[in-house]
Amino acid sequence: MRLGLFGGTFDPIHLGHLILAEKCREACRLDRVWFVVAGAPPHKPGDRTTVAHRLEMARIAVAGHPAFEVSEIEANRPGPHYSVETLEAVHAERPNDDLFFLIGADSLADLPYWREPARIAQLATVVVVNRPGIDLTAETSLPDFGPEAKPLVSVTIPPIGIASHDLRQSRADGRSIRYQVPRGVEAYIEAQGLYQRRATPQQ
Ligand SMILES: Nc1ncnc2c1ncn2[C@@H]1O[C@H](COP(=O)(O)OP(=O)(O)OP(=O)(O)O)[C@@H](O)[C@H]1O
Ligand SMILES: O=C(O)c1ccc[n+]([C@@H]2O[C@H](COP(=O)([O-])O)[C@@H](O)[C@H]2O)c1
Repeated sequence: MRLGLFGGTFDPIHLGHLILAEKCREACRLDRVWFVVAGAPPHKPGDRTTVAHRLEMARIAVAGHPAFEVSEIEANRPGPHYSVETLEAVHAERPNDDLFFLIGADSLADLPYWREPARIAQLATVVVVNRPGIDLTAETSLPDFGPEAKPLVSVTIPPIGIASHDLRQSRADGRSIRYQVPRGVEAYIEAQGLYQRRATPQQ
């Protein structure tokens, strides 16, 4: 099958992620898209919302989509998690599947500095999606991973100016995040009290 892997910290998952995945599913005729929730992203150390919360929000967000599912492949392994290792593991388990690795334009800019980027581009077709503020038209912004690499695919979506860090900041400031995350995710965030500013301890 044609299997899309979409990795992210998803802290929290938002409509930008969902629109990216849906547009890639359609453009690349993917049978399934796995939302691979990063347990311990190599580049984002420090305090994170627990992986249990991030998995649950992702599950709420994809519920009801027949082709979307949440993968615990990284969440359940001790980190840090490198995408090349995740792709190697999926390839070893499903050697006949055609793998697609979905990323936003900001991640593509970082990809050359990831662990074994050329191997990533051999194991999967890298599918890059535009993101506001990142210029993909410059020749230099498209990395070349050598002759063994599968050609990069570019998918254009309506630019979505939503980012998880803005949502976390909005919550901390007491501002609304409605319509930027699915309603069920918003309700979960409220019920669990996520991203609220901690009361500063009295001196
Ligand atoms: N609005 C968006 N448009 C296009 N791609 C996006 C968008 N938001 C996230 N992505 C892509 O989704 C993947 C996972 O993103 P991630 O979970 O880090 O969300 P984020 O919004 O970038 O988070 P943060 O603001 O905390 O860095 C990355 O490849 C990223 O480029
Ligand atoms: O493998 C790496 O070296 C690597 C370095 C940075 C990011 N990644 C992956 O890229 C995906 C998107 O990361 P992020 O921070 O935008 O959520 C997520 O699956 C990360 O695990 C992977």
